Amino acid sequence: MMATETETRHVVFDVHDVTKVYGSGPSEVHALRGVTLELYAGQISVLLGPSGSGKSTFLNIIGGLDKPTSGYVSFEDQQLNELDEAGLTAYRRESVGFVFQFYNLIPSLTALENVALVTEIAENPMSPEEALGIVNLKERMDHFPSELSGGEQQRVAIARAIAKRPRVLLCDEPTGALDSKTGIVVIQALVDVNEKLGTTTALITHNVAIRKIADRVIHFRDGQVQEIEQIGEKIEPSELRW
Ligand SMILES: Nc1ncnc2c1ncn2[C@@H]1O[C@H](COP(=O)(O)OP(=O)(O)OP(=O)(O)O)[C@@H](O)[C@H]1O
Repeated sequence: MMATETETRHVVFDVHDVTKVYGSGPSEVHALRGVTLELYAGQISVLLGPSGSGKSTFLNIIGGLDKPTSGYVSFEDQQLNELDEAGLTAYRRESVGFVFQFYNLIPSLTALENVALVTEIAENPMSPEEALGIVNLKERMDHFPSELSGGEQQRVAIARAIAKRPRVLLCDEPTGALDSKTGIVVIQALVDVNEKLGTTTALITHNVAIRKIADRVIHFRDGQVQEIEQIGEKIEPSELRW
């Protein structure tokens, strides 16, 4: 069945009239200028827009890494605005997986050990082997980051992000440092995670081709949502070309 905007969906994030101002006086930057948006359970949303349009600021706010200047964000039935630093830390630790452009793996630990660092402190984690299996890297789990390609390292980072079974996965330019062939393998890993675990996923990219794997595309411009595009027929990552 094709998803439509009017269909009743479980709202994971309810973002209402969010603004973000960095700095003050003449150096003031209005990074977000009234963003109102819902993100739905189990969907992949791709965030597109020119550099400086507010995508990372938006992702950081819904991920509890930053706070809005005004407006509110709720995650499920929790108001993120009402959380203090300890509450936000608990929210990030329990509910959010982050994937960034750079992988931030610990060089002296194997792929398995990098993932295990997270599973050791999470409440209901999967095993590191299972997490690496979902991103199709089980056979390389005893390798060190320096022995892995960029795409493989990014897949370890994805395994690390999902091993605690987060409700949401937030990805800021996960393929930004990769060539197209490797980037497609990483996108495949994110789609596999979404299909196998139902993780609600938001993905920032500069690559318009990638939008075709999404359920919805959120177009940012000048700190606002310019357009929300519903993708009727998603394509497989293997069909992507750029
Ligand atoms: N910590 C900060 N202090 C001051 N200004 C900031 C800060 N973070 C972001 N900005 C500014 O806010 C605006 C929005 O930035 P943001 O990183 O959200 O955009 P973006 O769409 O993610 O851009 P890009 O695609 O280049 O990553 C930019 O003008 C940026 O310079």
